[in-house]
Amino acid sequence: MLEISSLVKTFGSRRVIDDLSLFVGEGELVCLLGSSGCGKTTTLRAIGGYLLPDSGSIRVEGAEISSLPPEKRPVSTVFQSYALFPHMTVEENVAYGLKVRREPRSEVRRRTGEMLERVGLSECARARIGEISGGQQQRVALARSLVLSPKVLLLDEPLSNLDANLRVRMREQIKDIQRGFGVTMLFVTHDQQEALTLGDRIAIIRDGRLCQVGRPEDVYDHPADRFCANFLGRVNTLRTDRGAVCFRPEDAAVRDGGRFTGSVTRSVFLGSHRELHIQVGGDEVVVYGSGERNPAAGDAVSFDIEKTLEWKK
Ligand SMILES: Nc1ncnc2c1ncn2[C@@H]1O[C@H](COP(=O)(O)OP(=O)(O)OP(=O)(O)O)[C@@H](O)[C@H]1O
Repeated sequence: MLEISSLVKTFGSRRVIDDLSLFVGEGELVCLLGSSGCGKTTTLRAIGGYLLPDSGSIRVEGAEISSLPPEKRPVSTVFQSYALFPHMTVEENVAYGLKVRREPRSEVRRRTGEMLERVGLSECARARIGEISGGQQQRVALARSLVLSPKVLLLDEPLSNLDANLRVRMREQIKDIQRGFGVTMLFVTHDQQEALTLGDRIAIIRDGRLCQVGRPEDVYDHPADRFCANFLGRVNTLRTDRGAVCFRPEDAAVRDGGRFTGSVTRSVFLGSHRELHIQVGGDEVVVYGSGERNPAAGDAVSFDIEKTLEWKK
């Protein structure tokens, strides 16, 4: 559906997008994940038509769109700020794009009403943007883009203005909406949990280059390199008599008589589990303890590593 090939963008002497190629299949949700300043927004702006890349191609359903202005591209963008019109009602915001396209008035009314219904906003159709919650505003922003039936929907950190609980709920709603509409989505985020839970696939970007693309489970369990391994979650490195081993905290089990023994330096209760920092020789590792065991700082504990983490590079 969306195919980006060898995209390059430089600002001054800096290559902000460096030979980036990415494919998003029809109805697929791909999360573009990377830390601040790595080129995520620049990539989205190039696809949306708000910025001209130096070279490379952007195709939707096989057709090159690079030379089209934003409004002629079969893509729509949901911005971080939502960019809603505060003086308009929810309904007017959703209808806006259809009116700009000069759709017949009856058609605008029908499609707007249908869209508000589908995203659960009918009841606040007449409310002004300032009168609805952050989560509702988020849905208005989505509805406003979806009503235009784009082939590809681009989302730039759309949940970053919401509090932690709402973010989690909105993730589920976005996933439901995406499945319900079967829309192809490229979702930009710097949040690992968001990418892991939302994406059919994740594309990890670093300094304008993709370092790994794959299903969340595959990328998490089989990272391409140390950077990807660390970026998706905590990695412990423990030197043993057979060389260093790397593992994630959840892949070790605290048990009596375990192969490794160390002294707890920190024991942090996190509700669902306890995070134990354990000094083993010259290395400090973090493992998750179960609810029944409550070791405190200074206690000796044993554990086994049940799964190790390896990468090729
Ligand atoms: N118009 C511009 N002119 C010059 N430099 C720019 C411009 N737009 C972006 N940059 C630079 O390009 C780099 C990548 O920016 P970009 O906004 O794509 O990063 P990002 O990954 O989206 O980061 P964030 O998560 O912080 O939004 C940054 O160093 C930024 O300062």
